[in-house]
Amino acid sequence: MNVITVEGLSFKYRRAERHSLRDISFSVKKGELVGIIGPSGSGKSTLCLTLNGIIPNSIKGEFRGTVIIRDPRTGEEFNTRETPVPRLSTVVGLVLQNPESQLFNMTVEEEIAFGLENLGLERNEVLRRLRWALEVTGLKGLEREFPPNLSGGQQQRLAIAAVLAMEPAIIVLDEPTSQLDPVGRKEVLGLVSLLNREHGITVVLVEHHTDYILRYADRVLVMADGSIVMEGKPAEIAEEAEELRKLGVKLPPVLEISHELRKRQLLDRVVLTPEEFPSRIGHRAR
Ligand SMILES: Nc1ncnc2c1ncn2[C@@H]1O[C@H](COP(=O)(O)OP(=O)(O)OP(=O)(O)O)[C@@H](O)[C@H]1O
Repeated sequence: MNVITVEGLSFKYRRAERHSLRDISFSVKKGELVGIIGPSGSGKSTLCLTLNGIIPNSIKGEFRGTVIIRDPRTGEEFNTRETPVPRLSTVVGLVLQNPESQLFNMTVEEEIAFGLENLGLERNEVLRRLRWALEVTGLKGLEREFPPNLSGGQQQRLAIAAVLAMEPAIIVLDEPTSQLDPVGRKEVLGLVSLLNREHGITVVLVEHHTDYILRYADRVLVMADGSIVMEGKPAEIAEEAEELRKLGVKLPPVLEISHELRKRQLLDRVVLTPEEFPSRIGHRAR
């Protein structure tokens, strides 16, 4: 079942000279983790903003095509152009790059409960969701903390907790680790994998740490100049190192090394994770 169906999507910001998205079509199936990579300015953030309706409902411009979101739990379909953003937020949650820009309450607890108050939920339901969001994101025990006092990784997990409390079926994350150190990055990406694998949440993840995308994504979309220029499984995308380099996508060391080893006929195929090296090299030598 497709939970996201994008067809012929083009978008130009008001006063911009060029289109930021050009005739984009793709779909995402329930339970998939789809990674989006591409050079700076290729339209990844703009695409994220179209998936929960911020574009074109709040950020206006020249919008063509359709974005249809289906709630897999009820089967209901929403055309983002015709659905208010708060309604879409209960199906598609959006997490942005910079956690600080999303946090404005005095405590962790208030931050998570904030969005729930507008849903008109009963007190018990608010508490149930609050406890669940704290538990899943590993923030239990920090309920009364002042969000700016948390580490970068904790702040981003809090931003994710606030989105999760809305119980979305789909989460879209736009470079959620770009402001984080390696420890924070690991915390956040570990949480994203957990939400996808254990909680069945469909994930669309923009991440410039391509190694993570190659390791965990079911499918990868590569964007350049407002278009999707490549789409495939991580192993297929990994074969296109030359093309990716030309587009300006930074390749992870594991890919650089494995392409080099294959050129020297020390590997039979490109590997996606460092752990695979010993078995593949051994395999060749035997
Ligand atoms: N609010 C805006 N008004 C006008 N043009 C914009 C606006 N936001 C982005 N753009 C332009 O749209 C294009 C795509 O930008 P976008 O931020 O979506 O790319 P990106 O791939 O997410 O880049 P990055 O990796 O640097 O975040 C760029 O040319 C950018 O300058």
